[in-house]
Amino acid sequence: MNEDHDSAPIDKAKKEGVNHVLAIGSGKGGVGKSSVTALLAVALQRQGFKVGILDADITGPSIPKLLGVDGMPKAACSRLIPPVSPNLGIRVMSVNLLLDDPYKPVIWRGPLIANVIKQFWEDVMWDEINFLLVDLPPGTSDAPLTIMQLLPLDGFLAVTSPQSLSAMVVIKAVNMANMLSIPVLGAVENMSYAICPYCHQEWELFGSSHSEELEEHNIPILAKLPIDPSIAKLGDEGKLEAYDNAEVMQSLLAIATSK
Ligand SMILES: Nc1ncnc2c1ncn2[C@@H]1O[C@H](COP(=O)(O)OP(=O)(O)OP(=O)(O)O)[C@@H](O)[C@H]1O
Repeated sequence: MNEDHDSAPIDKAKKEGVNHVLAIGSGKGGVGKSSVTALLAVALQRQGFKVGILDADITGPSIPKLLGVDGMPKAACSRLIPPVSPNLGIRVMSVNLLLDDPYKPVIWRGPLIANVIKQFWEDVMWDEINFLLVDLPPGTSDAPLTIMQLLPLDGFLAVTSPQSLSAMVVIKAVNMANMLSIPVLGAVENMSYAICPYCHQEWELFGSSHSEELEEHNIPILAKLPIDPSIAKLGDEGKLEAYDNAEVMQSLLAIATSK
């Protein structure tokens, strides 16, 4: 990527071919933000929408791995054609697709990360996309703040887990979105419960939901996803496109399409 890309603000009206730009963020790391982003993309693309994922988690990029996307983006007319997922054709742009070694750490400071995000937005062919999902880095530090300021986001979806610590940090992330006048859709509570394989009862492994705490801050819980070993397994195998829990997929689809 071009490290000298200028740092002028993005022309927010530029992407006429992109209908909705949704950011998926969490306060706390590891709550399943990238998995939820990938599953949301799968749910939408299966429904016939054209979906792209801009992996803005530059130092911890996991979207290509989860969806089995590899190969360098191809250049055409000084723009980049994003590689697509093997079965559904979800377009993905991620820093990991540009590295010759996916295990190489990205040790960049804020301004360089901001420029890369800007290039991912401006220089990648996102033409004719119904939904562009932006997988944000966790937290409320410089990187997510810059991305929220740079990109013309139509909505912010928070991902949390049923732990008070996660709720507290996700409230901070939502407050940041509010301060930047980004419409907050609500939250997905991931890893809400597990289903016992023997008695098929729901089991709240992390304790009960913190939906009340979130709702006190005007953050509705829009979906509760189970801890499902097949999400972890398919993600590890790069086959999250094959996830087939209809209830989960329907609940995610409803979030993006009910606006
Ligand atoms: N509902 C779930 N059931 C089972 N495993 C899950 C679920 N959600 C996520 N995981 C697993 O938890 C791990 C972390 O998920 P993921 O990478 O999506 O989190 P993240 O919040 O994006 O992390 P980071 O903070 O590093 O960006 C992965 O191994 C993923 O497969």
